[in-house]
Formats: sequence, structure tokens, C-alpha cells
Amino acid sequence: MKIVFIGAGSMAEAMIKGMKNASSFEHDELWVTNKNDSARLELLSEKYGVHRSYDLSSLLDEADVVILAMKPKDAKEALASIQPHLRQQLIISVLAGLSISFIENIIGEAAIARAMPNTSAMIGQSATGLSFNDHILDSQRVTVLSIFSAIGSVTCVEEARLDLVTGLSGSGPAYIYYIVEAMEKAASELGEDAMPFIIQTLKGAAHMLETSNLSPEDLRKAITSEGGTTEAGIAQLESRHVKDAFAECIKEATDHSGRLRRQFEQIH
Ligand SMILES: NC(=O)C1=CN([C@@H]2O[C@H](COP(=O)(O)OP(=O)(O)OC[C@H]3O[C@@H](n4cnc5c(N)ncnc54)[C@H](O)[C@@H]3O)[C@@H](O)[C@H]2O)C=CC1
Ligand SMILES: O=C(O)[C@@H]1CCC=N1
Repeated sequence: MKIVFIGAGSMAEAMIKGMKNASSFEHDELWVTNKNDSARLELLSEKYGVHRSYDLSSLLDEADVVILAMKPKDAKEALASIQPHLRQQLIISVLAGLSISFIENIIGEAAIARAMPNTSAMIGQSATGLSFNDHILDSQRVTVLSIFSAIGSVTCVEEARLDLVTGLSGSGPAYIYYIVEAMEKAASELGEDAMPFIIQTLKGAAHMLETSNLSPEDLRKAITSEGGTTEAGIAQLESRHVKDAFAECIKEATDHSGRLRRQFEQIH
């Protein structure tokens, strides 16, 4: 299979690295292009053995899958540039906010999947939400599922839910890194010993969530001894309404996905 990435930034690289680490893609050809940063393409070619080209005609000729990985603001121009070279390729968009119908309006009838992965794809740990249009063949659906299953977990959702998936898990790793920044700062006295404690605490909590039948609240209460250290610490979070702030963070990111759609799908 010839898989072409239109866009070679953070998300494209995370997927490329994850796919290259997955044995299921060892015989597939990965190609990349971007706006004009040839040094970036050369770097990806050296790091991951991907092919690179700015010749859209040869790039898309015989391509089986085209993965749209540019920013929403650049999508209209990018789609217009590749449209003349599209035939029966399977289109996969990882763009935040932009709808399948927007893509169809520019490139015409095509099999289109809309995915919302995250950069944990780099280590095969992405959480991806997926939607498909009605033109997708069963074989193409299998191809999409195989790509995103190779780089993490996959959940098919109604397209209308992808804004929330974006706000929750597309952006989600950044929220966790934000918390880790605070933990690292608070544990600065431990120096380089702090991060191993933090990482194992995160891994342990994630695994408990995955394997115990307990809710996050019950798991938290099992740690919070009456009059103990956890109760004292969480009182600080409660007094600052941190739980509400995190809920608002996810809501705002979700809402912004919709704003991106309204901003960049306007047909001028
Ligand atoms: N970074 C992340 O964690 C995630 C990003 N996404 C989505 O992935 C897309 C890319 O995001 P990033 O990789 O973070 O952005 P980025 O800015 O790192 O990369 C964007 C790439 O698109 C290229 N590009 C721009 N205009 C182009 C054109 N006309 N033709 C070809 N290439 C063009 C740029 O040269 C660059 O290589 C966005 O739509 C974003 O919403 C989705 C999930 C997670
Ligand atoms: O911040 C963004 O817009 C992209 C989409 C989800 C994660 N990063």
C-alpha cells in the first residue's frame, strides 16, 4: 500500500513513527509532503525511511491512502492543490474540527474517514475516535481501522461526537503533561528522582483504572485516609475549584473544535 501524508508536522510524525514501529506496515510505502519545508521532509526521510516529494502528481499517482495532516487553517488550500490528482484514493483526515462534508465539497465524491488521534501514536498508544462517510468500502474501512489500531486504541463514533473526542483525548495528553509540570515543580527537591516517581504514579493509576472495577471516585477515596495527607492535599484542589477548571478546559477545547469548523469551512 502507498500511504501519502499531506502535512509532515507533529501529528504526521507521531503516526509515521507509530506505523513504522508496527510490523503490519513494514512493507508499505509511506510518503510525505508539506508546504515548503524541505529540510523537515529530509529529516523525516532520514529518521523513518519515508519517501518525500513536492510533485503532487507523482506523489498521489497510485496512492492508496491520502492522510490529511495540515492545520485546519491550511486545509482549503491543501485540498484544492491535491484535488486534481485524486482518483479512487481513500482519504483520511486527522484535522481538528473540519467536517467530512467540507472535504467532500472540495474534492468531490470520495471514501473519507475522519480520525481524531493523539501524539501518543508515536509509541503505539494513541486514543483515536473515527467516523466514516457513506462512500467508504468495507475493505477501506478495514484499512483505516488497521492504521489506527496499529498506533493505539480505536473507537468508532458519530461524526458529531468528534469535537468532544478532540477536546478530551486529541488534546488530552497536553492536560496530563500540564499536571506533570506542576508535580515536577512541587517535587523539585527530589531532583532527577522526581520523574520516575511521577511516571510510575501515572502508569499505576492508569492501570488501576483499566483493570479494577472501581470508579475514579472510589479509587481516589481508597487513598484518602480520614485526616491524612491526601485529604489535606485535595482540600487545596477543592478550594481552588480545580475539578471545575479541568472540566471547563475540556469543554473549551471541545467548543474550539466547533469554532475552527465555523472559521475555516466558510466558503469564501
Ligand atoms: N498535534 C497534535 O497533537 C494533534 C494534531 N491533530 C491535527 O493534525 C493536524 C496537524 O497538526 P500538527 O501536526 O500539530 O501541525 P503542524 O503545524 O506541526 O504540521 C502541519 C503540517 O502541514 C503542512 N502544510 C500546511 N499547508 C500545507 C499544504 N498546503 N500542503 C501540504 N502541507 C501543508 C505544514 O507544512 C506542516 O508540515 C491539525 O489539523 C491538527 O488539528 C490531531 C490530533 C492531535
Ligand atoms: O491543538 C490542536 O488543535 C490539535 C488538535 C488536537 C491536539 N492538537
